[in-house]
Amino acid sequence: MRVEVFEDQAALSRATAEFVRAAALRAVEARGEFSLALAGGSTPLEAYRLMGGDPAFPWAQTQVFWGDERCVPAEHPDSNRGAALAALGPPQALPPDNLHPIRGQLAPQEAARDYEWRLKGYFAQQGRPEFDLALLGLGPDGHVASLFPGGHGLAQGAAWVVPVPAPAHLEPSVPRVSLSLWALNQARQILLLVSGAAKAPVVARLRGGDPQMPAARLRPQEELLLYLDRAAAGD
Ligand SMILES: O=C1O[C@H](COP(=O)(O)O)[C@@H](O)[C@H](O)[C@H]1O
Repeated sequence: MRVEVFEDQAALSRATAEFVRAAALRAVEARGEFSLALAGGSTPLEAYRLMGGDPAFPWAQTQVFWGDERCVPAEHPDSNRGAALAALGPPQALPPDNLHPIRGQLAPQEAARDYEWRLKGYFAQQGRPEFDLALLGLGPDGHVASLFPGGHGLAQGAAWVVPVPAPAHLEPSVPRVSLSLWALNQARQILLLVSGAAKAPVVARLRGGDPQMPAARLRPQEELLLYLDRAAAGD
């Protein structure tokens, strides 16, 4: 795992937006297209704002997916899809057909089946969800996407996407839909973003390799990066 520490959340967001743009340009040059799985939650939103306003970002060649969703309508303040799209801004250069949201308005089982079916269509040639890049946040309990410690989606199995019952230990306590750990690990690169002093204890556990934490079990195909601000790094 490559770790980089930035001065503050603003610097972390700038570095993230630059990293994603570079990954996108590389993928487009190599394969003609860039497949990106977005993180939910609040940490990546400033980076999304920067990416959305970046004239050099190859949006027309970018296919946008999500790592997880809360089962609420897209207009709900807890919707990962709604928050990310609001931050990216009007999708000037992003054709609507390039958006592949998890349909959080559906019941979890149905939304998981629907998303897995669409992913299997998009990645039909590869036979696995080989995202060029998956962005992830880190929860205070070590969860990534909606994969909670000891919860659904962690076992080695056939599912690409899993329905997840509402977590009782954190907000928003609503059912979720998530890529499985196996599916996340098919990505070429994973960039894990963590900001703020409240996350310093969980970051320390992650860096210590605590196997109880889903985040400690990320093994993408090419590279795992951890971007922290100084507060999250415990500096
Ligand atoms: O519930 C979730 O939490 C994590 C972490 O969110 P953050 O607000 O602390 O950055 C997020 O990565 C995940 O997508 C989301 O559903």
